Amino acid sequence: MSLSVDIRKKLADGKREFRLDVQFELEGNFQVLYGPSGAGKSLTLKAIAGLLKPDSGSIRFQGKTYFDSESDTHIPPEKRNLGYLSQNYGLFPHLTVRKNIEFGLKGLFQIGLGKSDTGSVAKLMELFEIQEAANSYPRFLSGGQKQRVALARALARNPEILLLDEPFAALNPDLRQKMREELKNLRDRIQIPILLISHDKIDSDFFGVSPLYMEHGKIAYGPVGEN
Ligand SMILES: Nc1ncnc2c1ncn2[C@@H]1O[C@H](COP(=O)(O)OP(=O)(O)OP(=O)(O)O)[C@@H](O)[C@H]1O
Repeated sequence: MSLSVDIRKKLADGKREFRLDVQFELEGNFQVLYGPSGAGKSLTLKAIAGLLKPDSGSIRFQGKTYFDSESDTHIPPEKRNLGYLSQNYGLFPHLTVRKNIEFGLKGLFQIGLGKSDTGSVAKLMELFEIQEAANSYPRFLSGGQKQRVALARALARNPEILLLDEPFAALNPDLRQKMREELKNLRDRIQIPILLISHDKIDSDFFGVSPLYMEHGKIAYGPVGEN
């Protein structure tokens, strides 16, 4: 991936103020953004996804400008062609597993799926081994199954990058390790760049990358040899 982030954002909710001031450039297909709770990791990911508009700066991905305050460019999230997984997975409780994934494919305004669409939904359910839960609602799924559905939904649109916000945080320790292994396998199979947020150093160690470390709204250090 070639991702360049250089953004500033001031957030205030009355009593508290938080300043995000983030600069980094990423090459390679997998990176972990790591740091303590409240460091500004989720805000950074949201800005890349287009869900948070920075006050100033720029965000560029694979040569495309997603955000640039100088030229007043702010591409909306649905036009950024990325898969974004929030901390709670964001599944729609009133939609079955199949419908949740179809939503990923077609968005809110679908008017029926074509044959190739139903084929890709079936393939995704197979890839994540959730075919048996196709007609179940999210509340009947385990944490690991929910995460697989969310990943399948994020991949349905054939994104150019996957942004994962603490994908293991909601899982119990056993499942967490299993899902780490699953994600590692997925990474090796799908060849889509992944940027993963974690407050646990284990994640960057597990995936064999030197992380970008963030605290107090800033990148404190980057992969060895960069900054
Ligand atoms: N709208 C807002 N107004 C003021 N402060 C905010 C707002 N949104 C987030 N913050 C603050 O910004 C800081 C960074 O939040 P963020 O969610 O990015 O942290 P994080 O590094 O992802 O932490 P965690 O690992 O706990 O999710 C936090 O202190 C949070 O309280």
